[in-house]
Amino acid sequence: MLERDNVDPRRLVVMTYSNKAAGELSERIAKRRPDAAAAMWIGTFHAYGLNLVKQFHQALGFSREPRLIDRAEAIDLMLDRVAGLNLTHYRELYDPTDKLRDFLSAISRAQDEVVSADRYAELVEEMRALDHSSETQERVKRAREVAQVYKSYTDLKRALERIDFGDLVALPAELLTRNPTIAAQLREDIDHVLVDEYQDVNRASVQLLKAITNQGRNLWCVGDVRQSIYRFRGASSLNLARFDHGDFTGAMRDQLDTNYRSREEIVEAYSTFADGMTLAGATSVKLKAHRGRLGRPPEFRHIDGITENEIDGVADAIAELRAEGYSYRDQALLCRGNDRLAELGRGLEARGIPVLYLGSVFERPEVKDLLAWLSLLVDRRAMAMARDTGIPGMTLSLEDIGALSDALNDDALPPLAWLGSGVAGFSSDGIATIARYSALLDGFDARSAPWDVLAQLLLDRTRIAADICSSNDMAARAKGIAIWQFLNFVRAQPLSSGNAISRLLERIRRLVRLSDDRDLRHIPQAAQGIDAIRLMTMHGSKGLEFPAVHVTGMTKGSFPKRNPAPTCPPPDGMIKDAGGAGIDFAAREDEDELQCLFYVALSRAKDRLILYSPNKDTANRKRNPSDFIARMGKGVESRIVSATNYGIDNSDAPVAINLIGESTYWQHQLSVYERCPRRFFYTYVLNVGGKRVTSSFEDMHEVVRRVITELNAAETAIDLATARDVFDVHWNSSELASRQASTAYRVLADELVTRFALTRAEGTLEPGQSLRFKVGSATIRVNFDYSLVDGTGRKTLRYIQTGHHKKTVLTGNAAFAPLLAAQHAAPGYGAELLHLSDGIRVALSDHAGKAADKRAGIGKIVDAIAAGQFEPKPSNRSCPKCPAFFTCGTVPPGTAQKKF
Ligand SMILES: Nc1ncnc2c1ncn2[C@@H]1O[C@H](COP(=O)(O)OP(=O)(O)OP(=O)(O)O)[C@@H](O)[C@H]1O
Repeated sequence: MLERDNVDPRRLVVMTYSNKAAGELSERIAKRRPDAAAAMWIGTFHAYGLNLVKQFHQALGFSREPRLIDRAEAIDLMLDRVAGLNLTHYRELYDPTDKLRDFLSAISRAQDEVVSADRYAELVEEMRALDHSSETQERVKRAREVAQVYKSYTDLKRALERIDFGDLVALPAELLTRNPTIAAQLREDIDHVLVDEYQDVNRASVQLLKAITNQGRNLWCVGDVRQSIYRFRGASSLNLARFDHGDFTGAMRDQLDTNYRSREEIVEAYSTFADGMTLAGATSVKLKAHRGRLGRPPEFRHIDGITENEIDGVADAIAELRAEGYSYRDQALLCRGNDRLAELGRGLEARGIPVLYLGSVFERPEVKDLLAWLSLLVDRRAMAMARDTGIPGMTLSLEDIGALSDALNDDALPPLAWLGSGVAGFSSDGIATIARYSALLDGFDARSAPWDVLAQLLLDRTRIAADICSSNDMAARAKGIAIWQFLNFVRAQPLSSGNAISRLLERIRRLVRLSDDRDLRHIPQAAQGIDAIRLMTMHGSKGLEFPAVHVTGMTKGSFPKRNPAPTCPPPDGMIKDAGGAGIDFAAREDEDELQCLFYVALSRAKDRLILYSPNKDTANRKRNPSDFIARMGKGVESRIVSATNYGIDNSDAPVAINLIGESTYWQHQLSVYERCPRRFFYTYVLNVGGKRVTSSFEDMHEVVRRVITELNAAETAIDLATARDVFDVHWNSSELASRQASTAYRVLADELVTRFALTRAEGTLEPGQSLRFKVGSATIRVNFDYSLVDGTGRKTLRYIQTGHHKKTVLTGNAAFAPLLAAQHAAPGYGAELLHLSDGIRVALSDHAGKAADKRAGIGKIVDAIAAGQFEPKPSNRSCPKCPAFFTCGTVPPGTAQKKF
């Protein structure tokens, strides 16, 4: 257009969906025509929308430019709101963050489909009227609650003049459709609109395009339906199918027939796979490979061994390719998920192969060290001192950490108080270390600005930055990149009141929990030249190309592996043209997306393509290759390969521990061990409490727990009125009483206390009992809240949990401790778990047949504690909620002493 038709670049709008694709477009245009690239508008749909929102904020009904919020902020906004909505299905009472995330995803999908809160509610009612099956009615009840939250969220955003990501396209699309004058005014400045990656568009973007192009005049789009991998963001291959059948009447469609990237062997393999894809709008792929044949087929290496050996196999192949002339930077390793990618990255590094991979910035040890130090300024228990940063002279021994934790048990001490006063029982090394921390943190406190603290720690008060800059080592450079990304993140924090360090730490927890830290994983342009293997997810590889591509994890059952069904599926009829039930559509989309992901991965390779899968699982059972391998056709060379044994041992070394005397454990301690042995270590062995901001929901449960404790301690039976009086006293003295939305929480708490009081009146009440039983030389204790004798004389010990019932409650061993305790110390009594939030009871006595196994399981936990086995069990959902989130890492040297 620029060269042949001499189009004025200022009158061109070039749009795409992701930042990465926009960056790529702008770079490529700039290479050929820097002047034109600077003059035309190139960016994402969202960036274009943001400009429109700013320009037309008054027409959109805002008094000023609205502020853009991300998901973490949206959840903050909504937390108190949901307490006041009378939700039953989606009310995850203990902590609703995860549920809110699902709600917001469902709402964002509705926005992408240009379905308003009111329309959403209508669709739900239509669904109710049309299908009376119990399954649909169940979905209706849930979807109604989403509709309720959608409405409340929309109103709140309006009232506060905030917009979210989905609004960026949806609001302008709606405005331009409603107000043709504004649309015409915009069109005066535009001659052509070009869209790349059209398969990623959603309904809102189509509506926007229609308005700014006058129903498609001078609109040019490029897309590949097989690369539609943003379905979770509302992209749908249906939009591409509808391009010339419904959306833009009279549009012309052409098909590319030459592939300039890949060798013929590779084009053949992915074209064969593509022919088997079941996608709306997909036509057969007949691509001519411009670069011809290489004489080397794509390979599938079925590695003889387990997952760890798969990394050995990849390491071998990387070395082979290097010997053939492919540098590290020519090679990319792709896999499905970020967790596996992190393992592969560590695994390759351990085998001496440089990798360019950041992973989650907040999980990088060098960033965690900084966060740990920052947390010392706000955490009076100084939990982060239990982290070994590996920086000489900055690590306390386990013995000194024990002494510090004893000294800090006093809640009244402010943060950093331990730096000034001497700590009793410290070693001379410990005293010297504390003196270094005094110098390190001198002049900072809880009110300091995080960026100032970090900049000084890195540049002035340690040699961290200097050492990174003077090193050529790949690992040091990766550290430098991670710290750079982190500092940029710290600089750009949303404004709000309160202490900035605590806010930053809390925000990081939330971002990780929501997996919204993805943007921080991109490697900056300046680092792209480094000679190291590129590691990325299949998603992240979109739009890129490499001479050699390795794809791991091609095992049946792991890839393709269906994602769990969405908790809030779209109501039937919400997705235009989808047909059938929304929930079935969601399942079909998921299946399509996995095929697309694989197609994207394969089509990144220019010359060499090698896929891998181990042939055994850890229990030595046979594992078959993914069905996708056969679907690539006969051109793929498939064989079993024995990989080099690099002798990498990943097991965590045990911690030296000295348990004093015979041990007694509480049941909840064993539960913590089962969920994460490392968390048990920090919490109960080292006793480092650590500060964590709790949600109002959690605080509400805490108040209820206090009421229950007081009622349990009473000698006599307590009637409902008295229980409520006790509740009043606790509520009024709690901090929650003075918070916003306190009434809503009070109503919830009152329900729980009432339920508790009523269940106590179901028979003749006996006081609670603290029972114990022995496993080997250890004693296990269980505190029952109360026991009851019913009309038939049956006696039941009750164990109360204030949260609601989860299906997983009976997995593991510790959950059966009440049963074992009752069997041993209170024969004749049954044991029952009672969940106050939903009133669900679980009769543990019904599971008496499992008692012997569970007892043996508890025995193993007790032995593992004595043997110092405290390996972490990382998880994106639970780690950010753990007090030790910023501490967890290498355990300091020394021996931990503990009397349980
Ligand atoms: N006409 C051409 N002649 C020679 N090489 C070309 C030509 N067009 C594209 N290429 C090269 O082919 C490769 C793929 O092109 P490009 O990245 O534009 O593809 P694409 O359609 O965006 O692919 P995908 O969407 O799969 O990432 C690039 O290396 C590019 O330089």
